[in-house]
Amino acid sequence: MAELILEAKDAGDWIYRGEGAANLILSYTGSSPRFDGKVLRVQKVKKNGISCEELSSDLSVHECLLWKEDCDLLSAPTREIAEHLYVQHVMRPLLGSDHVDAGIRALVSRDFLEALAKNILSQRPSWRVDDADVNTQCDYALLISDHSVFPQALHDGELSISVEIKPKCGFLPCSRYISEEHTIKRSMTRFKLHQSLKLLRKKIPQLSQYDPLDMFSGSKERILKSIKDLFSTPQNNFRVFLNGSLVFGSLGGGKYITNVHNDKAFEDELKSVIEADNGTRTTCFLELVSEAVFRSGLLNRLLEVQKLDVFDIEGAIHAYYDVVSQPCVICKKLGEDKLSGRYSSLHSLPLDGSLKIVKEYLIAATAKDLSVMISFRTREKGDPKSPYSVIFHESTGQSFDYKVSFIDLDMKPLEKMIYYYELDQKILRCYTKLMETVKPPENSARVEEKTSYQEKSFVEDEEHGRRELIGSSLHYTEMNEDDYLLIFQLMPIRVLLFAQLNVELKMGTDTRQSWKLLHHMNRRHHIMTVLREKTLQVELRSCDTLKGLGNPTRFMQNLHASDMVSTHFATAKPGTAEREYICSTIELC
Ligand SMILES: O=P(O)(O)O[C@@H]1[C@@H](OP(=O)(O)O)[C@H](OP(=O)(O)O)[C@H](O)[C@H](OP(=O)(O)O)[C@H]1OP(=O)(O)O
Ligand SMILES: Nc1ncnc2c1ncn2[C@@H]1O[C@H](COP(=O)(O)OP(=O)(O)OP(=O)(O)O)[C@@H](O)[C@H]1O
Repeated sequence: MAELILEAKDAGDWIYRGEGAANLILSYTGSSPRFDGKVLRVQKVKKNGISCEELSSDLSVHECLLWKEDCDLLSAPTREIAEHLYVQHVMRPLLGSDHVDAGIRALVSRDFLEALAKNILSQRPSWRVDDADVNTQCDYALLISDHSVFPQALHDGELSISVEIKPKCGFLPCSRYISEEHTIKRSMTRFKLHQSLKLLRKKIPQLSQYDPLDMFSGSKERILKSIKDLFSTPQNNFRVFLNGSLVFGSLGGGKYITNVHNDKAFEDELKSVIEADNGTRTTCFLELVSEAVFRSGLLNRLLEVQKLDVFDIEGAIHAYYDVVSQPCVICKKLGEDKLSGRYSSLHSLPLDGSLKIVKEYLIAATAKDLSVMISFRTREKGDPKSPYSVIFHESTGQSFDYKVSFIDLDMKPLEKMIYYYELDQKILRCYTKLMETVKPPENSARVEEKTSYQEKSFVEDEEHGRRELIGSSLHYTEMNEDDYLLIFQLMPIRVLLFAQLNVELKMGTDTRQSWKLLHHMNRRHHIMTVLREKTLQVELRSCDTLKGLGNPTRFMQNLHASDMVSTHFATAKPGTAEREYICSTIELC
């Protein structure tokens, strides 16, 4: 095949599809058959600070050491080519050649990239524009199959619907190198832990309900739950495309607030694909997706690759310092003796042992960050010809062809190991600090007992508990708005409600009055707050008792979307409906 070259005159044929932190994706709108059904993946360059790609245009000496057994990588004249070979020769065999398209390189002129950058500027999310530009220094871009459609689908007028799932890390680490103060890592996923830091940094507006452990569980029910959770809080982990156009989720990731996320609009979009009654199509679609995840079994394969990270970053970082032949900064910081301390077994490994740990850590990092695309198209009854797997969807009586592909299999630069370690520390610091802040005071063992993680009611009529909670409230008043927001999102409902009252306190409401209200409401069982397996649930025992609250339906809706209550309130401005709702609650007292 003659080498593909894209020049300035071609730029108008490519339109914005989406982007991640490192690449822009464009769809083809021209008429050349060689680009049909393809997307173009173009590298970006950070505007401020040094992106890892910028560190060097070739593999570093130590990266060459790392990938020496994957010889093809070393022969690559540039980092871009090495990265392409990494997908072909490292990730593809691990994940299955049927599910990975490494793409082909197309030569791109600087004029092409400049024209492209200009054309798509207005469609890119502004925070992505602030963060990075098209890298006009690149010679190549990648032409990859457009996984959101079936080949030829657009020509035949056939519809295809696809979901993109970024499942993140699906296992709990059990490395012995995880420090004691980070034990939480053994019982809560990195994804969940990371949410609090993201919330604090305002990268997300609310906590995700998604738990990767459900997605990777292998259980049909839990997979369905995870898909529903993703649908409720898609962040950058869930998108839906109809014939390649986004119909649910947010483009470009990031702030994740999008007008596309509208349940009614989505239900309407599904009309052309799902033959079911109004109001039931979304459920049918989510069932279809979870069935495909379950049947394909591909997440099991992905999980195995993720589990190449055996030592966790708290272990692998020590191997990293040996690979780059530098004194171990972490041992120094922790006051550990490199040769006789806690990490001596890692530091006494031969170089090949250290290389293996780091290499596998980086492969696992790719596997923890990739996305899965699943595309569906309806299959006509009795059509035996399709080369794709088929799912029969019982509730609609429809059959669907489906295919599953992995995207975004980028090689992670060796230099990123330090960043990984630091980010891990930050995530844990943020989470631990938060938990310490909201922990009831030492002498409140009885309160603690009543609110253990399984299933407990919020408040019972006990003077003791009440006083203790009031005590801790004084502590909360020292916190700023971000801290409140975090508490609202993270804490069991007992603290959640209490924290709301605290914010009222900050705004001038008397603590005792606030407390009395809560106490009064709970004692009379007007509301009952329950924590079930980390899910906040609020039940209203009797609507009659809510008369004083203005609009009971609204009140109930707000409470039922329990995490919304916190978000609304935490961000509520004086004069807004949310604020009024809280105030009317307070007035009841
Ligand atoms: O560290 P994480 O888990 O936040 O993952 C980063 C992703 O953030 P996420 O949490 O998925 O929103 C991040 O995604 P967003 O930019 O947030 O959409 C990138 O995928 C980043 O990879 P790279 O720097 O482009 O190679 C990812 O970095 P890696 O850790 O995969 O290197
Ligand atoms: N082959 C493909 N077919 C269809 N859509 C794609 C394809 N590759 C990427 N996309 C879309 O473009 C988006 C960005 O692509 P990609 O994930 O490769 O970018 P990235 O910068 O490498 O991401 P990250 O932030 O994870 O590093 C994806 O989220 C997906 O919606």
